Amino acid sequence: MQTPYYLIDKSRLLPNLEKIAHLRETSGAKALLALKCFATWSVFDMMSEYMDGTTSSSLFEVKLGREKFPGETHAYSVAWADHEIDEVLASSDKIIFNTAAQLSRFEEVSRGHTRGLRVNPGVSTSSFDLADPARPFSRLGEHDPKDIEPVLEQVSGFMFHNNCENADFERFDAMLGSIEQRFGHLIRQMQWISLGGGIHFTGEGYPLDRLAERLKRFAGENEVQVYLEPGEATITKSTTLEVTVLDTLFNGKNLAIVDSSIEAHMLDLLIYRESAKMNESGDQPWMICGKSCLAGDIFGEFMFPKALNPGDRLSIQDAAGYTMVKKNWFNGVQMPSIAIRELDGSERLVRDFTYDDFSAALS
Ligand SMILES: Cc1ncc(COP(=O)(O)O)c(C=O)c1O
Ligand SMILES: NCCCCNCC[C@H](N)C(=O)O
Repeated sequence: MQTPYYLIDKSRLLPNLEKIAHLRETSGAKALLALKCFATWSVFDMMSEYMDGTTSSSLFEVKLGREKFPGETHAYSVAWADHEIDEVLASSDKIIFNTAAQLSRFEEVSRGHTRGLRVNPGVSTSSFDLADPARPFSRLGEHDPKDIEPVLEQVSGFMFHNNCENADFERFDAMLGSIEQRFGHLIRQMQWISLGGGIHFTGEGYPLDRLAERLKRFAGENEVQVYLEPGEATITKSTTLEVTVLDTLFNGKNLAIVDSSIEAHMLDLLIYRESAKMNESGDQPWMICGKSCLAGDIFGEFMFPKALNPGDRLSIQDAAGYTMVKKNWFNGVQMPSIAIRELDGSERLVRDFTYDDFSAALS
């Protein structure tokens, strides 16, 4: 297969899905895939056997969830526009408003639909200001119970999303406790509560059964159906970005230029100033660089067993989350195809991109 391409390996996706299924069974919580993180619908049939549906950030994600992922479709957006609302309602099972003002604005048109409100508990686990939903002056949800009380009758659920790459169960537990303390009297008047995404419960060593017990207790004490919205936790470590070395040079360090670009194909790493991951080891350090003209288009520095040469194939690890959904045509760099490795080991191409796609993205 011609590089670059994202390779989704179902045998590496499966363990995450099995943990999700176990959590659902033991806690009673429902799990919705957060499409903002991963929306590659060719594997939705498999995923839907282990999950309850999807949640979204926009009209188009709502429509994709409804069209491609069997199960429940939750519609959330930071702000719905007047011209979107009819289609959002037609394509969703629940609509979640970000503010009481949006709920009031669309109260009449959404009457009869299952409605929820995003609540911002003011606590988060994000160490990144950029991704911290509880950052100062956050626009993500209503934070004051006094602003929620007047619209309580109009909703049957709340969505809290305040975890971010949180692999620490104790921290999750403590934050849920503070949510109950501050909003418990309102939560108990609801039928369902989504606790959002950002809980890294599929990671190695995560105390899954303690999480299940905590969620079950939360659901029982508050008499609510709990939802989770895992993005990263669902697809972590399932996918690689397969690339080929095109050129090498030395400028104080060994540099290898590959047929991909961190800016165009793994943008999240650049935004959060993180290195890509590779499974190589050895005693030769090489800097792996993208082929765009951006000086800092660098995947990272890694150790290899031998010198790299043009034609060498490399696998960049953990390339599913916030990658394919953010890929772009910067520099006109060839967009990676998407391939799937089936459980029997066979590989198939499910999408490739051509000059016509590049041209059609502009006018
Ligand atoms: C409301 C909501 N739900 C779920 C997620 C998914 O988070 P993660 O991919 O960290 O699990 C996000 C991330 O932006 C979100 O904003
Ligand atoms: N790996 C660097 C941090 C990534 C943060 N993920 C951002 C999405 C997240 N779900 C959010 O809440 O914004």
